[in-house]
Amino acid sequence: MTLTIALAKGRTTEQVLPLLSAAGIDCMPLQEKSRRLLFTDDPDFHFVLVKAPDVLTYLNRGTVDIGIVGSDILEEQGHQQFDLLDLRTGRCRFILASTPDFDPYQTSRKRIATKYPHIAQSYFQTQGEDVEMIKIEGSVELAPLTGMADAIVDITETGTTLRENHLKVFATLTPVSTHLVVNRLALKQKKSAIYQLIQALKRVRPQEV
Ligand SMILES: Nc1ncnc2c1ncn2[C@@H]1O[C@H](COP(=O)(O)OP(=O)(O)OP(=O)(O)O)[C@@H](O)[C@H]1O
Ligand SMILES: O=P(O)(O)OC[C@H]1O[C@H](OP(=O)(O)OP(=O)(O)O)[C@H](O)[C@@H]1O
Repeated sequence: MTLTIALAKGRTTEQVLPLLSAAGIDCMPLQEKSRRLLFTDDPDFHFVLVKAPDVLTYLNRGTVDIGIVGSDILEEQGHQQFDLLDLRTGRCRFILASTPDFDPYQTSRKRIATKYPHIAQSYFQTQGEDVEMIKIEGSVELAPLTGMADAIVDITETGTTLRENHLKVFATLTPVSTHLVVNRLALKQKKSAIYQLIQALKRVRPQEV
């Protein structure tokens, strides 16, 4: 029985391939530097490489059985599938950051720039605050530096980008890591193959922190 897996391209895939290899899956073709997107060499595991926000689209449509993607994306997009395993890679966290002169208690409505408007909105809702959301696609740190926004909600890992742009963390929101999500129907039809894969990955994923 073949399991078809969508992997989020970029950092997520880079960090997950060693885990899949350690779990006994032949990832050699995926490790080669190329522009290939579909890998069907192994009869047991087929892979597709997609942009992170597209992983759930493939999963929701049943085109793939399993998606491997950051919890940031899962939280932002919301979904009805089974989030079955925290792979404990791709660890980072959401933060609220801005220039050091930012006043978290400013009386005017805050302008918040982010790649994650739903996550940012729900954070400010829990704070009982109505903010203006500015959705941007990247280089988020630039928004408060240029005066376009009062603050940002973004991901940080090493803190380098914040430091090099002289931004300060004002609040730490939720932690992020890579998760394995399973299509509901696939879980019924391919239960034993999916649980075997999960067990193998559980044995090789990093320790809990
Ligand atoms: N330091 C980090 N910054 C951003 N994402 C990280 C970081 N560390 C791990 N991640 C995870 O990696 C994913 C993003 O990977 P990556 O930056 O390669 O993709 P991307 O943002 O789509 O890149 P690009 O837009 O440059 O193609 C996130 O969804 C998150 O789960
Ligand atoms: O704390 P650090 O280790 O410095 O990582 C954080 C940076 O990484 C991500 O950006 P990404 O590299 O995805 O680039 P982007 O600006 O194009 O989104 C994130 O949006 C931060 O800018």
